[in-house]
Amino acid sequence: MNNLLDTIAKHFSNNLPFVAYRKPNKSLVTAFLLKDNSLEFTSEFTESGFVFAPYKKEEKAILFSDKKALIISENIDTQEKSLRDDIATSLVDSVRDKHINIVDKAVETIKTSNLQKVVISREELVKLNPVNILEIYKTLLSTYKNAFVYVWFHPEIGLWFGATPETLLNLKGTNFKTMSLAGTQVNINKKDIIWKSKELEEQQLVTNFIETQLQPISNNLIIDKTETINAGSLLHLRTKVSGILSEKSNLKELIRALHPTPAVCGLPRNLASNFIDSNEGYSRTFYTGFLGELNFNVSKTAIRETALFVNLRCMKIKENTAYIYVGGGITKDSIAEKEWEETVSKSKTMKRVLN
Ligand SMILES: C=C(O[C@H]1C=CC=C(C(=O)O)[C@@H]1O)C(=O)O
Repeated sequence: MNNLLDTIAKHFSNNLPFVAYRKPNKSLVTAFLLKDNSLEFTSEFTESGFVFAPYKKEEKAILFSDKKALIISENIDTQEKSLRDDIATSLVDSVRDKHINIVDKAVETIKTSNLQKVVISREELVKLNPVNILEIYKTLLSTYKNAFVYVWFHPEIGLWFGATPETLLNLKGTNFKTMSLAGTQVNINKKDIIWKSKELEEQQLVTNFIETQLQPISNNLIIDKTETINAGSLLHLRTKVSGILSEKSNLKELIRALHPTPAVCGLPRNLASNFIDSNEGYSRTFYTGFLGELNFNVSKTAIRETALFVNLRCMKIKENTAYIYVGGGITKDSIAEKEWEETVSKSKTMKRVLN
């Protein structure tokens, strides 16, 4: 029996806000439990607690203040679960056609305008048997060991789960780390992984953007070598980036410089964002936003830490329906059918843990 998991289940049945999360490759699960339903927001990112921020910076970021929450932590060692791959993907043709049409339109726009890359996403609905949030969260913990795995709830906002492979930002004192993550292929356990130029270029665009954005507000910027990483049954290209925040700069500027990266929006940012707004046809809300510890005193030492993750491979659950969010980066070389299949593969990250 896990006290922490039982406590969050009880909190959920009492309809009270909470979050439980585990950082990549760790066993410590931390939960913030709120005593009432009042909603608090942050716009300056100077408070401390847990932040849940939407994709659009004009929409409000929700703060679970550490002053108002009961915070508990527990090591939860889960047996690694092997991934089910026999997931039914019976989607109606109209869902596929709609996605393919938007991707085709994006490729056309890229070829005939200054737009270089745009991330096109969709919302997929899955009907569920009555949900047991503990079972879903436990399965996520044991299935995605190297992801940031969370369950977040507020009665006025909803219930969200995710297992994201992407760090937005880690800031300790003035030292920060971030990453450029893009390019996807299904992991078929091949020894020699070959990336096509489409994926390599797509990811390079993200790295270049991050470098350009961070240069004016940081010192000692270090861009590591690009590597392949595992995210469930998918592989991605990742380049780690680190640096020191310059004296004149602050966390808000760092967040605004990075979010939304071309891994979730596109390039140039304003053109990509306009294309998304006019064409996706649904509201992303918290998908491709970010979440995590904000100026949080993790180890009860003097140093506060910010550890934010991009809200990918996630879903919202409402009245026995899961709303799964998936997207992919489109460049001039994208093939719509392949981009569709990529979103189908990404949707399995969440479908796999549902009953
Ligand atoms: C937008 C998503 O993934 C991003 C992160 C990694 C790889 C991506 C890609 O290959 O397109 C996306 O940029 C998503 O999973 O919904």
